[in-house]
Amino acid sequence: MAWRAALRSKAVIPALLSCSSHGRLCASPTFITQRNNSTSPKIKVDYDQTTGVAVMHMQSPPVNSLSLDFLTELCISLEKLEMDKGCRGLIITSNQPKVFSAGLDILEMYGKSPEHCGEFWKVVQEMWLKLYGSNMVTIAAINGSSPAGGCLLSLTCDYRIMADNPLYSIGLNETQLGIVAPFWFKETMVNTVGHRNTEVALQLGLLYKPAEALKIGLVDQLVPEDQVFSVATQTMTKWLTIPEHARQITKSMMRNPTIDKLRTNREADIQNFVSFITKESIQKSLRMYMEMLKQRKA
Ligand SMILES: CC/C=C\C/C=C\CCCC/C=C/C(=O)SCCNC(=O)CCNC(=O)[C@H](O)C(C)(C)COP(=O)(O)OP(=O)(O)OC[C@H]1O[C@@H](n2cnc3c(N)ncnc32)[C@H](O)[C@@H]1OP(=O)(O)O
Repeated sequence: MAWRAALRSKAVIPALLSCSSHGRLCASPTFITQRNNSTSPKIKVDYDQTTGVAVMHMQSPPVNSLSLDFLTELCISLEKLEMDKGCRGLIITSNQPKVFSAGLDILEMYGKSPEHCGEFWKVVQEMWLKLYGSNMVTIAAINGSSPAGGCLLSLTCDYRIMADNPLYSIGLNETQLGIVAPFWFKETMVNTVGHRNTEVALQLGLLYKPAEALKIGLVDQLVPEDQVFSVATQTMTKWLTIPEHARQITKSMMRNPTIDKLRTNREADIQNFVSFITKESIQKSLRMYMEMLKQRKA
């Protein structure tokens, strides 16, 4: 709990995010159900000390949306694993049926104060910085749909294995919500699938079926649904045979230019996010998107 408080308090940047400097507070949502803040863990970590591999099971019903609490828990777990020198590999997967992660929790960005949005964005950045820069071998075992922030989460990993189920999709679909993937989302995608694929995917907010995702390199391997985890484990074993130091330096060399760009621009990036997301027009787009999700269900 002390960890959580510390992380939370570090996440607030009062000078940047005062209400008066932005001159607005988002309207309160009237129709959107606020979920109870459950105290049960949103992430379960199984760490096998004999293999040095940890498995992170995301277990936040209904769709593993990346809320402030979820991301805080994720960052704390990552920090602990990263500090344990015996832990060399991490597999991330979902315990929720049909969904890997629904991406950022829209309720953290809708009808919230600028301070809250800033605190939220800081922990989104933190998650990305920790995972994209991790010394561990990281593998995403994608056993369900993975839009937007869910796709980003898997893109931070070193290798992506997805269930070959045409009902699932993956991609950075932000423009479909009327919002814009920030530069570090975009660069993570460019670093994976190249500039042209990213430009088309991001402008159109494309969600790819597994076969299409494989074709552009958004995922590395498709396997039958019931084999996602076992193949992830076998793949991890292979990756862990590579001399650790050489692999880690290579990973840093590939990723550090993007990581450094965010590290040196964190506060400006938060300010950008807050002023963008609290705009009335953007709030309206988020509301319409949430309504669309509910109508689709009905
Ligand atoms: C200039 C630029 C400067 C700065 C940057 C500025 C901008 C900001 C960038 C922000 C980047 C944002 C990234 C994101 O991740 S936004 C989130 C995008 N996510 C989605 O689009 C996914 C939406 N969800 C779905 O498509 C489906 O839910 C999914 C995942 C396919 C699962 O489908 P299904 O199993 O049928 O489940 P339901 O749709 O019925 O959903 C169940 C329940 O969950 C609610 N829900 C779904 N997704 C979210 C979410 N992301 N956040 C919050 N809540 C979510 C859904 O409404 C249902 O709720 P209910 O109350 O009806 O049960």
